[in-house]
Amino acid sequence: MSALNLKGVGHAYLGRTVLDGIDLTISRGEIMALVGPSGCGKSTLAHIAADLVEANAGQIARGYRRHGMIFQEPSLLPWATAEGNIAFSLKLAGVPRRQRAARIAETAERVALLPEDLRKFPVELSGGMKQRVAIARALAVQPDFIYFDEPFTALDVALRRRMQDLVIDTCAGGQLSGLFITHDLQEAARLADRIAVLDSHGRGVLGIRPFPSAPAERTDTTNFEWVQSTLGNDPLFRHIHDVDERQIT
Ligand SMILES: Nc1ncnc2c1ncn2[C@@H]1O[C@H](COP(=O)(O)OP(=O)(O)OP(=O)(O)O)[C@@H](O)[C@H]1O
Repeated sequence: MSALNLKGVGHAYLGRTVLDGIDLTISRGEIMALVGPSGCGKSTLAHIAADLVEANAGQIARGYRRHGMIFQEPSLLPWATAEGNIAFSLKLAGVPRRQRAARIAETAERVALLPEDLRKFPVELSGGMKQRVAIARALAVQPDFIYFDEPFTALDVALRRRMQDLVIDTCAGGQLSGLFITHDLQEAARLADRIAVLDSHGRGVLGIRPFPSAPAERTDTTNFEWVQSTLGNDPLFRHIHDVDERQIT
């Protein structure tokens, strides 16, 4: 069974159709990038797939055990410390109290959060630190699938790259699958195994392209060349830049 299988998924907000006839399959161990013009329904699709929003049509089959979510906004609980935020997600996931401290320490180390960072409240943390906490919170529950919704868009270039490296390392073992929404083809080329393009009006997946090798094996040069050649030669990707979001909403 695949990690995620969407068939004929459709959705409308207040009677306005935003998604229609979406078919998408993500294999186990695969990261699928999802791109498309602004407002075409990418976040809605991720929310439906993650069971946060109920689709109006279609079938969703989830072959994963447990998912995590990382959004552009870290959305931390303001009244809890970084540690408390991670602990809260562990509690929700049913992880016994006696195991939580070890899980927090282990995931904090993976995202390079120091013990003193863990004692701080969100208001005391920089944007990058908050996002690390959000990533740690998602990883701590040991998901086998992660929904990424433009998680690094607000970060500066250096931090963004470090966070991307973290995703590449985390996914390299093949134990994790995910859907990675991004506006940035270069980011997709760094992280994903395949890339899907959503129609500007959410009327189907226009096409899917595989990347030539596993993310950890690709270099900046090969990624850059892929983006240049794709933008120049592949009509599928021209679509993203040709659409003005005002035509959609
Ligand atoms: N809760 C909601 N109620 C009503 N309309 C909504 C709601 N959420 C999203 N929409 C509308 O649905 C459409 C798709 O929105 P969505 O956020 O899924 O697109 P997106 O492709 O993720 O956009 P972006 O790339 O700009 O983040 C947009 O027209 C948006 O205005």
